Amino acid sequence: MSGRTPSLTPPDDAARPVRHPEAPAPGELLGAHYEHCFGCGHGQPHGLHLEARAGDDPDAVAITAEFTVKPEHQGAPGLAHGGVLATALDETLGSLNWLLRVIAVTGRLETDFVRPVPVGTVLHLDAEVTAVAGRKIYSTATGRIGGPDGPVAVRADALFIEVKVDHFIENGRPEEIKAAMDDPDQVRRARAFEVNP
Ligand SMILES: CCCCCCCCCCCC(=O)SCCNC(=O)CCNC(=O)[C@H](O)C(C)(C)COP(=O)(O)OP(=O)(O)OC[C@H]1O[C@@H](n2cnc3c(N)ncnc32)[C@H](O)[C@@H]1OP(=O)(O)O
Repeated sequence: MSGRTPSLTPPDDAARPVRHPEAPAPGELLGAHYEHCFGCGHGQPHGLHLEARAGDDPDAVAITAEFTVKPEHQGAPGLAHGGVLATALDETLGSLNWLLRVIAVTGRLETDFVRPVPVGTVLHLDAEVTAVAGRKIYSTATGRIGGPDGPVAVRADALFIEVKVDHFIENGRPEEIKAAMDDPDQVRRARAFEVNP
């Protein structure tokens, strides 16, 4: 068990997170935010193919997700690579933005690796936004093995920072940006988030 860095503690005047009125309904499966995302995209053969759902409690900004550890995700023989597990946590935490309907990127991710996770395991993830302060979104996640109520194998606290679509347009490699901008579905998804007041 480790202590958290101060930047992961919300300020006293932070706001309680609120689900956006047009957020996916409780239990609804969220689609991939980008086909080629290593975490959730269907176009990445070795990706995590993580599947996230809006949490059941309508009063919480929460997500559940599942990730099955494949042989291509190994670090040590027969065990998931720690960086892959951190990716699963990051992706699940990033999915919370669907419920807030903001675009945000990971600024900080602090991870505890509590138990080894064998290949073939389904990692059951839960993530929740704990507070919002301006552009800063504070969140926490756990990953359990052996079932949704099994022992915690990994956990993380994170700080996401809200950004505009321009963050990606200005920083992404031009060919992928162009391909994304040429895809009407991708543009529609991005714009829907950007108009969030
Ligand atoms: C179309 C749909 C697509 C949707 C796409 C969604 C993709 C999700 C994918 C999963 C998630 C990821 O992996 S995202 C990929 C990994 N992350 C990244 O690539 C981010 C790289 N970093 C950056 O681009 C930048 O550092 C930002 C955007 C995070 C922050 O830069 P900035 O916008 O200039 O903001 P800045 O003024 O520095 O900081 C704002 C406030 O946040 C605090 N802050 C900033 N960074 C940190 C930090 N690391 N640790 C603590 N605190 C921090 C500052 O102290 C400040 O607090 P105060 O002074 O206001 O109090």
